[in-house]
Amino acid sequence: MINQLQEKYQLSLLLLLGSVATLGILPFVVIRYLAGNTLASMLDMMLILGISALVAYAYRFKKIRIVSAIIALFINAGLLVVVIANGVDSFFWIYPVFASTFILVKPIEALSINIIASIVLMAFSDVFNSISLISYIVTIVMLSMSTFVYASHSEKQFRLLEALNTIDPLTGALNRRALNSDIKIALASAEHNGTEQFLAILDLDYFKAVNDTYGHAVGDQVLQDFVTITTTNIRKYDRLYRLGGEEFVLLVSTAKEQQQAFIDNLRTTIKKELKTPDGKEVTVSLGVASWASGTTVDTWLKRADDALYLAKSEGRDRVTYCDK
Ligand SMILES: Nc1nc2c(ncn2[C@@H]2O[C@H](COP(=O)(O)OP(=O)(O)OP(=O)(O)O)[C@@H](O)[C@H]2O)c(=O)[nH]1
Repeated sequence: MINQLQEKYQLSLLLLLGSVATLGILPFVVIRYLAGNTLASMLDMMLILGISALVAYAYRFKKIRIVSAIIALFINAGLLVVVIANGVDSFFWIYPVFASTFILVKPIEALSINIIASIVLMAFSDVFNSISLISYIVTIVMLSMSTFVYASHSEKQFRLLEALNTIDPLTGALNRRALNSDIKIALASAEHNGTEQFLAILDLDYFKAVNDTYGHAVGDQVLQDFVTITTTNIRKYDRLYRLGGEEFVLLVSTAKEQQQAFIDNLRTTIKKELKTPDGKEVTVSLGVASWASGTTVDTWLKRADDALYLAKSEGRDRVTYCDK
């Protein structure tokens, strides 16, 4: 979910960076060509074409992370070639390129790329005959540190946004928004890779009575305990979502023969472990629908919901499967 948000943001940064790089480098293609420096002019042109092609590829195929990493390596390699070829004339490109690297890849990766590029520059370029090495080190360390801090902070902000956007604040389960996004991914994976999956709607039985008898705070605690028990009894790639109230969705990828044992085991564990403060068991009813070819988001949820309705009407504390 948040990956989509982060990818959209990263894509807009890539487009911005591509435009800035083109507008920034293009005048030098002309200036260097007019000055008779055809090699430098061609190198600059290749940089523009390379960046533009990569950004277009990222936009078209949504391979944002990998393309960002390639562009980061590409502009750093380009920078080294240009500085080694042109000398001090092109040296100051190092600052925008190093700063852009932090926009393109994770802060720690950017720092590593910048350090390697600096070492190569010191080893193979003669620019430090005319530029003070100390001044270079001080300024580049300052630039790298401040962009590192900024990029790390922004990464943390994204993680926080992810939590706020996809996690139910009361129980810590994933929320309906996360479900809407993940269910589409699960459908695509089942459709394209034949992954066997099922969706279960879990609904606590007589939960209103829990609230009425023990109060809303205890009801909240029971919901939290339910999520803890469920998440410790599913595998790490299975997902639990809170639909609302005392209704949850479980999205599980497992072979069809194992579905029944898995879900029965979960129901009995919840029945055994989920209790009111005075030790009364709280049970759960489940409606299960396996993925079948042609399933859509709506039909999948509807089939599970119909099965849940049957489980409730047949007495609760049971699992009912949709066999359509
Ligand atoms: N404590 C607490 N209660 C909630 C929350 N959200 C919904 N509820 C309560 O959950 C109860 C749901 O009641 P019903 O829909 O009648 O369901 P039920 O009593 O579990 O009955 P069945 O589902 O038919 O077994 C209502 O009393 C809601 O107020 C919540 O976040 N915290």
